[in-house]
Amino acid sequence: MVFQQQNYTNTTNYEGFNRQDSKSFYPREYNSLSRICQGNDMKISLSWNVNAWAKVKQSFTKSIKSRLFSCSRDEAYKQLLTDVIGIVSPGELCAIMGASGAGKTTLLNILNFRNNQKVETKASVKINGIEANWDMISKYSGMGDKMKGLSGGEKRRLSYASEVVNLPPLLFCDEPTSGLDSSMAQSLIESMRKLADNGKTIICTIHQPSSQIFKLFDSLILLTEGRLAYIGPSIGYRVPNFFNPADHYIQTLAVSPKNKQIDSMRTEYIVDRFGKSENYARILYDIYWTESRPAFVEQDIPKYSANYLSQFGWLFWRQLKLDLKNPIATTVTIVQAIIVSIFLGLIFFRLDENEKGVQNRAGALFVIIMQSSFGFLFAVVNTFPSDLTLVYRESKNRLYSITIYYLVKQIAEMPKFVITAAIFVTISYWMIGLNDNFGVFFQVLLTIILCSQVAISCGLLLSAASPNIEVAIALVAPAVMPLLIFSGFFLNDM
Ligand SMILES: Nc1ncnc2c1ncn2[C@@H]1O[C@H](COP(=O)(O)OP(=O)(O)OP(=O)(O)O)[C@@H](O)[C@H]1O
Repeated sequence: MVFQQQNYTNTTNYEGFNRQDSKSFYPREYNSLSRICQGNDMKISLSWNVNAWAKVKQSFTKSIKSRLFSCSRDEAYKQLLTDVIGIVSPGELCAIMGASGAGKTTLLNILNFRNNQKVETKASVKINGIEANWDMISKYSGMGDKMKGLSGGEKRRLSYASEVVNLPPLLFCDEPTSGLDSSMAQSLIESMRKLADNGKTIICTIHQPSSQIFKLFDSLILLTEGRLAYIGPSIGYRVPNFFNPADHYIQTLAVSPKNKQIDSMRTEYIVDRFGKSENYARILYDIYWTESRPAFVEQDIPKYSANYLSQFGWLFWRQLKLDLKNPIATTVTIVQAIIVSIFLGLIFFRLDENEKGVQNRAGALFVIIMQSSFGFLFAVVNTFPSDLTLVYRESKNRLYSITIYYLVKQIAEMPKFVITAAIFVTISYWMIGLNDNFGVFFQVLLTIILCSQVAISCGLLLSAASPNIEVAIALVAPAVMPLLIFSGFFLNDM
């Protein structure tokens, strides 16, 4: 037998067995329930029992057959997870491991209610013995993502930092170390270790951790072909000399297409044997113990970790920094306004005060309005789609409210657009020679600035209603066209 279970017979008193080398794994009676919900320092025990299926594409004839003769569920569904039970306590750092395709990500997604809708589940996930739902999980947890895009290390660490900045009592991480070099991976898991030592409950999937990283974990869940091969302390099994334990477990549980039959027999044997083991019985007992004494789950944690004023302050600061880092966008807007206004001024230069001049004034005013409204509308229409992922993640992590984010966007961009509109109007107004009275000039200036603000709001509305930049830009024309058609139109009796 590849996995030799260590003998725990000296410590199998279920009322208070102990594991000397772990401060957090046993006994749950002391480390879990007694520490739950003390003040704001929320402690979470997560327990579960999960089955999951995915629809598999059938061949045409099979599909017709199953429709006609209502075949059993097994023929149309592949079982991804089978009776996977588990429990993770406060202060525990738990690794989910297994060969590729073993079901790690599927399990993690079901536990944090981010399940792919194509996967059907029959699952019970409980927080401190109370049936959990999406609201509860998102309130108490941080959910680390696989980061894509920029070069690995810093991006991934930033992602991790943004998830843990609020110190959620429950943290899910999907492959937090992949793409990191060994020293970065080590420091990331060490920081998780520290969080766990402060009472947080952390579950993560991990691929091929080094021996040093592996020993930072308290507990281990091993999956093979969607079934539970082991759950328990991370040092529960003997490993051959000079072997990395993680590599050994994964190799032992892997089912290769070449030796599918033999590998499957071996893994089934391991799973069956684990199902009859003392360790499995302990886990069942732990789950039973925790779930039969549901603990009060503190529901009234504040909606946001900072007050509205500081949310506003920090978001404003970030927006300013972003604008300063990217001065080209502002420069282009201002230079464009100068060029268009000079061009307009040259065409309509110093209009005469006669009949033609009146008609040309109407034309010039139309172009001024067009440029200072639709120009700005186009400038802001990509605002939200480009920020969507970041804003969604940050607001979900209770960093700030969407309303404050929107206000900041409006207010931080306002000076830029006010200055641009003012430059445009000043140059074109005096070149065209509309009216030499300064009072009239300021009235026109104020009107145009207000007009540009309305256009910006319309642009932001289109932007917020669009799932991506392409849709946002495509929506501008149908939204603007009716306004253009009605401009300068008077009803007969007016
Ligand atoms: N929506 C789905 N439809 C069909 N099969 C699916 C679906 N989602 C997952 N699977 C299958 O379920 C199994 C487990 O997938 P999962 O992504 O959980 O594995 P994993 O252990 O995380 O693998 P890896 O380490 O390669 O990321 C795989 O065989 C996968 O093909």
